[in-house]
Amino acid sequence: MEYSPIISSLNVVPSPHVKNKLFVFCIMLSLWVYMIYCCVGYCSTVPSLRYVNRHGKDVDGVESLGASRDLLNNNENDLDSRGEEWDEPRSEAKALDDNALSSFFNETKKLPQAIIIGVKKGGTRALLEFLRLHPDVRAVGAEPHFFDRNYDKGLEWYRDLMPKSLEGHLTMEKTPSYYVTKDIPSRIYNMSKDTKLIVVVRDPVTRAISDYTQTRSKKPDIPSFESLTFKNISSGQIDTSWSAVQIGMYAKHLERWLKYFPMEQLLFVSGERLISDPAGEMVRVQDFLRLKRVIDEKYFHFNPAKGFPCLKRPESNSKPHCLGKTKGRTHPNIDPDVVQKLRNFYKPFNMKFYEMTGHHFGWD
Ligand SMILES: Nc1ncnc2c1ncn2[C@@H]1O[C@H](COP(=O)(O)OS(=O)(=O)O)[C@@H](OP(=O)(O)O)[C@H]1O
Repeated sequence: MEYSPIISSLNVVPSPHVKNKLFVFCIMLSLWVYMIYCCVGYCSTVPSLRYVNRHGKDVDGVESLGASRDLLNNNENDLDSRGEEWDEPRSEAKALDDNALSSFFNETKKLPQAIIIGVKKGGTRALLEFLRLHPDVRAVGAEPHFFDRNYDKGLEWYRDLMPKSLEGHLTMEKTPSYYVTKDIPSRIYNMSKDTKLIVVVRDPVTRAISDYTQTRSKKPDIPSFESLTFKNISSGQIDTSWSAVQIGMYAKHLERWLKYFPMEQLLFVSGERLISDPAGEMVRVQDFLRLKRVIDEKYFHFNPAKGFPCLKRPESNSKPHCLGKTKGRTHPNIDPDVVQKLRNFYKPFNMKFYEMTGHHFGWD
């Protein structure tokens, strides 16, 4: 019988027992090589069903969530609700890797432990995309609108929308309408009373104008901002039934959340600082979520043409990626008198909000 030159040079003839062991060892070695090969994604011929297409939309049905509503009531199926990606090639490649890795490591889908609940036009997309670069965060890109529009579908439906994750990963989603919708605090509480809640807030006057700008971009014929702001222009009474106005009464909405959650479970992120000092604001967010401080100044590059921070991956030489055209729209000029009236209207709500949160946001 012939064996390897090493064995023969040693003049050792293996016993049948050793031969069996060698045989098992070879099989194990091939299996390990194959598994490592799969881990890097090469043995996966079928792409993951949940991946983000080149336009940054989740492709597995999330896009169809939420019916379109009256644009004037600002309940529209926002473009943003379908999600947006900063780095397209990364998303597809990552999805393939994720698929192979998840079966290898037995990843599971978890209900979110943290949710960005608002506010609309506060900067929620930017925050979610910043967080998605964190290695311990798994977040769904599209807005699930589970607690407001899809609650009857049940928690298993919701869980199934979430990306797969490992023990120790934090699962997240963002749906900005939650903060101002009546039944949501109790519904989230019933899912888990430990859910961490993040609210990105912005000067309510600028927020209202941003909200209006978005609506007008889809319905150019809507009445002017000035006429929608007042119940009756001559009386100067603000129309609090207009959602663009109502959303900015942050203190009023917060009262509802505090009936279910202690203040320590809510984090208020400044939409203004998310633009002027994203790394600083991310320290607060990562600490609140008990994540390692990974996302720091190395991840941001201020783009003067866009007027916003864009994201870069410190380990790569690729160009920084900015959010899409629907973020950072040019706002129309609004009559300064109307802006002042709105400022006066919001002042007591802002003061109350600063007092409740213990944080002065500097809008007044
Ligand atoms: N980094 C970066 N890039 C682009 N835009 C940024 C960024 N950070 C915050 N913002 C501000 O985010 C505003 C949109 O807020 P949201 O993402 O919460 O909008 S939405 O409710 O999801 O539609 C958007 O509002 P507008 O400027 O009115 O378009 C931006 O001002």
